[in-house]
Amino acid sequence: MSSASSQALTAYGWDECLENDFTRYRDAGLIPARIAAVDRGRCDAITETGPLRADTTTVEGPCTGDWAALRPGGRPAVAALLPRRTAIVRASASGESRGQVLAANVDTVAITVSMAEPVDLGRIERLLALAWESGARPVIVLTKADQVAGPAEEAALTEQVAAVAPGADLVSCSAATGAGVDIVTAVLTGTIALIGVSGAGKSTLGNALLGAEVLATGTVREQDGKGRHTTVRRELRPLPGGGVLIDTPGLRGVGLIDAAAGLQRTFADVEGLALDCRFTDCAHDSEPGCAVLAAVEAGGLPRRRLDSYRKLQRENEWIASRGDARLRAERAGRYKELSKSLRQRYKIEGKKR
Ligand SMILES: Nc1nc2c(ncn2[C@@H]2O[C@H](COP(=O)(O)OP(=O)(O)OP(=O)(O)O)[C@@H](O)[C@H]2O)c(=O)[nH]1
Ligand SMILES: [Zn+2]
Repeated sequence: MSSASSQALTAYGWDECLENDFTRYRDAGLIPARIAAVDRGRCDAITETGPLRADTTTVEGPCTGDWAALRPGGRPAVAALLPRRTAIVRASASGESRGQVLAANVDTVAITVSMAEPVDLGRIERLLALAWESGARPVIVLTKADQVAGPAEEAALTEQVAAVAPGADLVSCSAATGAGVDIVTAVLTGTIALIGVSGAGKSTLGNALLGAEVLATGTVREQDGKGRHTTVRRELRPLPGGGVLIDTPGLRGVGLIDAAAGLQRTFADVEGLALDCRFTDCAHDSEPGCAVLAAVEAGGLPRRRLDSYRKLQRENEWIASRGDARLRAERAGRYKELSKSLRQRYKIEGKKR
């Protein structure tokens, strides 16, 4: 660390590697900051000397979790965003082909699933695809263990969920009794994003991790068990034992965008079976020699899982094809813009000193 004051940012995930990458920004008089929450044209930024409001009008698409190079002074402004290590991207609610970044530089995506309601396996698969695609490590956190009839029921639920989550860690807890919270705390590391439908218990779990009633929690409506979307703002807070927590608003119907790799990881079992299909482009529909269909017939692969796989594949491809040319051009363009502006900035700032 170049200065003792950067210690304050360590609690927010700042490390040697980021500091090294930041040298040139420091030399240009910029300071590092982590973006906690974003509004129109402004953001809450955490700096070495505390939080402040900063202008974001000169950078494109800042989001919670981004590391930024900030120009300090009377009117602080974000001069550049550091390259993202990971990004959680969903299809934007408006149905545009452009994705919406929910959080950046997340290390662990905690997919919260309430055990108090019937478990929706398809939704878990969808969130897993989103999580794998982001580049972060997904962990499934089964919440409200106190609402399950007994250990046998909990074991059955856990097994059911584990079967749709190959390669992902799975833990269960009750924020109400505190059972399992210590294990959840140990398994969730680095910058953690809690995702899951409204009412899944994200804020309650967040409070348990924080060891304080910081996040607003909602009362679940009696009739339908759905939450009331009490979380209105994405925020970022350091955890007492290390790590950083991002609490996002409930993701009721998250759409996938450009998530082919995420789907591959999520359905690693199906993808593995598909290697033995006669045709390499087998759609596992009615093709002869389909190893996936054979596994379904033999009872080795649930029909539901194959249907879910195909449905999410189709959805992802549809969005990809709809937005294809435009989206790709946009993305490529934005990357070019970004690196161009960074290079220019470096040169310009470099010449000044
Ligand atoms: N019995 C029990 N209830 C819980 C537990 N965790 C959360 N709840 C309750 O579930 C309801 C919803 O919890 P929240 O933490 O607000 O859910 P959320 O996922 O943050 O919801 P949004 O903010 O709307 O996205 C609240 O009434 C909580 O008290 C638990 O471990 N056991
Ligand atoms: Zn096949």
